[in-house]
Amino acid sequence: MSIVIHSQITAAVVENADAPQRDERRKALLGVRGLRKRHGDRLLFDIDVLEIATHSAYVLTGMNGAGKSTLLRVLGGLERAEIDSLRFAGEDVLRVHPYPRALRRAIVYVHQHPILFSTSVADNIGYGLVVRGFAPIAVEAIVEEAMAWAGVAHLADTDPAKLSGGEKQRVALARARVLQPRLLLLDEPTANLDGAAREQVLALIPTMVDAGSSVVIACHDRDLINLPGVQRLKLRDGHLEHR
Ligand SMILES: Nc1ncnc2c1ncn2[C@@H]1O[C@H](COP(=O)(O)OP(=O)(O)OP(=O)(O)O)[C@@H](O)[C@H]1O
Repeated sequence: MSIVIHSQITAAVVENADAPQRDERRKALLGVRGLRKRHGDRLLFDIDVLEIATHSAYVLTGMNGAGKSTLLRVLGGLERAEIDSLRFAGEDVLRVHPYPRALRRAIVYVHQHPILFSTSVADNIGYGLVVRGFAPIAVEAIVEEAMAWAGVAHLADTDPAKLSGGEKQRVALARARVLQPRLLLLDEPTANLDGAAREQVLALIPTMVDAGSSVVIACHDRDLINLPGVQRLKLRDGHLEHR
């Protein structure tokens, strides 16, 4: 009995001892205030506050046309918007246009229909590392690990044009992962996938958070929305609800 009590106390102490570390890990990563996107006269959304914590996963839901993809593309620097203030990793990012280099390195957007170069799977995954000046031997090792992670090692030399939709999505995730993004923006990663292909993509997403990224996933997929530990954001009538 005393052993049980002792182990319970120990467990509680261990948990408390871990608490500051956990809090430390969940610091604010991205904080945006006053984010407005217009298409001509149409105000697509007007977001007061968007906050993303480190090492956290979010789903972004909303009706078709609510602006989910647009919001991810704005955060990824692929579209312009009006932004009153933006903090990233504790720093004020004053000049959002042009999109700051630090954000470009730290935030990676993965398109619903990834565009892959007509080279090989391995070259596609390593491309960003080559651009960032990694030595070929390092690129090879990182790409090999990423292909194993994504379950595409057997496709290393394949022309991406010959891949299925699920394989393409996994290659795109591996290509993003090797860049070790602080924030990963996934646009409907499981749309148009079913069966094993969908399950394989679903299984990769939590491991990206484990590896240190925060992830925001625009989706309608119930299984993604219900993944344990995932926080919910919803675009509704041009406003963002944190749920
Ligand atoms: N360049 C543009 N000019 C005008 N309107 C645009 C432009 N790009 C997107 N839109 C409109 O903005 C709205 C939001 O589009 P977006 O793709 O962000 O929505 P979504 O929530 O991702 O939708 P879905 O769930 O269908 O993918 C849509 O009504 C779309 O037609």
